[in-house]
Amino acid sequence: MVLGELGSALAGALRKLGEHTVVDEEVMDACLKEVTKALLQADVNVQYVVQMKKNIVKQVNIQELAAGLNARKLLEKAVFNELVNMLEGGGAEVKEKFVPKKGKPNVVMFVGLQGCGKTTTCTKYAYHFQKKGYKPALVCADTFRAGAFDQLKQNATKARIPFYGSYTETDPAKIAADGVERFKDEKNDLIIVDTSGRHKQEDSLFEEMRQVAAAVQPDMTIFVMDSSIGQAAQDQARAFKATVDVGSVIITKLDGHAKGGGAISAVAATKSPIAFIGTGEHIDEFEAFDTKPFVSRLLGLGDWTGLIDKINDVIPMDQQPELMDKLVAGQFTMRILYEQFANIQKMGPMSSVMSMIPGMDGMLPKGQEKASQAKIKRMMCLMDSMTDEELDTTSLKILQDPKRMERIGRGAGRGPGDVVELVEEYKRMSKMMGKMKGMKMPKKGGYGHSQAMAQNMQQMAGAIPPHMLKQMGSMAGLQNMMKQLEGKDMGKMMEQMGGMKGMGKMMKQMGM
Ligand SMILES: Nc1nc2c(ncn2[C@@H]2O[C@H](COP(=O)(O)OP(=O)(O)OP(=O)(O)O)[C@@H](O)[C@H]2O)c(=O)[nH]1
Repeated sequence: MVLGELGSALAGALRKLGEHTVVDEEVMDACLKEVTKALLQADVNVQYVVQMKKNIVKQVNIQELAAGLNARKLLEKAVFNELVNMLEGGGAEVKEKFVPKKGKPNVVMFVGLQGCGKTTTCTKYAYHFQKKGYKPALVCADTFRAGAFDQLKQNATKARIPFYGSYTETDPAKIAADGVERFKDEKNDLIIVDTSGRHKQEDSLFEEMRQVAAAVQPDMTIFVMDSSIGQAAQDQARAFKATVDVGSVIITKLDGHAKGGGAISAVAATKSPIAFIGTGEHIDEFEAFDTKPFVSRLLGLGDWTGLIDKINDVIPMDQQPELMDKLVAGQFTMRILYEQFANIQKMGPMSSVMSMIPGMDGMLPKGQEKASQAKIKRMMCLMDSMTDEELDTTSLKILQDPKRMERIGRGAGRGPGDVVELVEEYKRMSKMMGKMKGMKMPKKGGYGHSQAMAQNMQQMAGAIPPHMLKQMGSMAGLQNMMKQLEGKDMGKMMEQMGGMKGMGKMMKQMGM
């Protein structure tokens, strides 16, 4: 989880408060001191921290605490509100989030200093929207850095996104205009223009940026900011904002180091929302940023809505009932196992998934993620050499037939031990999934059956490894999730929980 150290320090301070039976001024002061220290250590601007502390004190009335109210909850809420407030631009008016309109040629220009991760982020952005059904295209208007076009070309080719650039043209505004025109003709609905980043010659960078903007008339200008520069981001953000019409911010490199607070608080200077954050070099290490769920994860309170959205991204809603029907009918096959593995891979790094579950952030030991992924790959490779009959059967007689097992192993270039491992895995999963047989499914248009819902909750709790469930606050944690999702269609939700249940089991199987 990004800013993990800040999060655990804050959560730790709040947890300590819960240990006191009586919360007086002294206890509260000590807690606030720790909260302040954590924020300063994470490089959050000192002015914000001072203001934040004042606001928290205002919100948490010590007399009320003495009256026996849950001090931890009250303070947690105040800290939550203040962090949200800071990330949303200190209460100032912040622009609405930009969502490209489908079917129209949306032009998005990326700006930022050299090395901030702009080119990488352009591809991540394109890939994100491609998964959502857009037709993105990339234009390289960076004529300053030798190799910039090759880098974009390579990234774009990998993600199968059309691109445009030139090795000979030296005028970035011309390349940008030509590229945008070409992709408008080709009916691409998200045209992303990557511009040059520079270190020192900032005046010429800004002039060039102006020219490119004038040439392509972007619908949105995204400022990419490297979080590792800390509070220096503040001046940078102001300078960019003063030159071009920055409407969104993407913060990169929020993985791996604790001091993300500087950059995050600097965003307030742009009066623009953070649209996404980059959490690694890989194309899917990119997350849409929503302040409240982010802060919730930061404080170790989880982000159920984000998790469910992620599951929806991976298993489209219309395919979930089909999967559930098969499971309820007790037809767990190798093909379903394969699909589940593919879904896990699509969900991206398991550590980022875990951070959406309350209390689970940072629980995944280093190295285990890699080992699990290798195991999944190995098993999928074996399944690739299975026949349709083997993939669609539930008969162990077929799956454990020695001749077939030998052939499958040979076909995948694997030894017999690996095939045995796969079949054992299938047997374990099949047994577990068998528990879903006969599970009461919600009727279309709503759940409306509290007894069945309670039963499913129990089943779901049973699917989550006990140590994880404990971290989540046991059944209360699950119920909390329901509360957070109040107002959503319960029928849909239970279908989603089917997906989650599958995930929970899978994680258990993978030793997580
Ligand atoms: N760890 C991490 N690395 C990142 C992230 N985003 C980008 N990078 C890395 O940062 C380095 C610079 O990224 P580029 O995309 O080349 O930067 P740029 O801003 O386009 O650079 P110029 O074209 O010179 O302006 C590369 O090594 C990227 O892999 C991120 O979110 N996390």
